[in-house]
Amino acid sequence: MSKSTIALVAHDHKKAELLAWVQQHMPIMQRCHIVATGTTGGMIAQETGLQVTRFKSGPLGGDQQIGALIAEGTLDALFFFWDPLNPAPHDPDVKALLRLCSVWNVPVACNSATADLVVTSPRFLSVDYQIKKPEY
Ligand SMILES: O=C(CO)COP(=O)(O)O
Repeated sequence: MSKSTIALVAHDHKKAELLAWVQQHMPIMQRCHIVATGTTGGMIAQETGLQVTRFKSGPLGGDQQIGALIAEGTLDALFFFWDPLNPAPHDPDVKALLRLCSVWNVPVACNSATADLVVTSPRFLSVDYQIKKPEY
């Protein structure tokens, strides 16, 4: 069975929280193929040694690159610790990424409490975990 592909993304004020969350779940992270926006991915790779496929930084199109994976059906879950207290210059991209998760029924966790529930779910941990994709 192939590894689940997950995306890790955090805005600047949330990066430390995402890193701590990743470090808490290392055995699960090691079983996943991880993709990430540029700065988030660089930080995670450097601090944890995990292999991370890095896209562009969010404001430069990274959110949209992850959105493309969703539209192509190759992303199994998104962990997006976005910042509710500071405006982002690329807010339309952020919204578009979250929207695509709803369009394609991709699990999306926007805080560590939800992220904990997703990665400890018996379904997520099963070897044949697959999203039920809507048909359009
Ligand atoms: O802005 C982001 C998501 O919207 C994250 O981008 P970086 O990981 O490059 O900081």
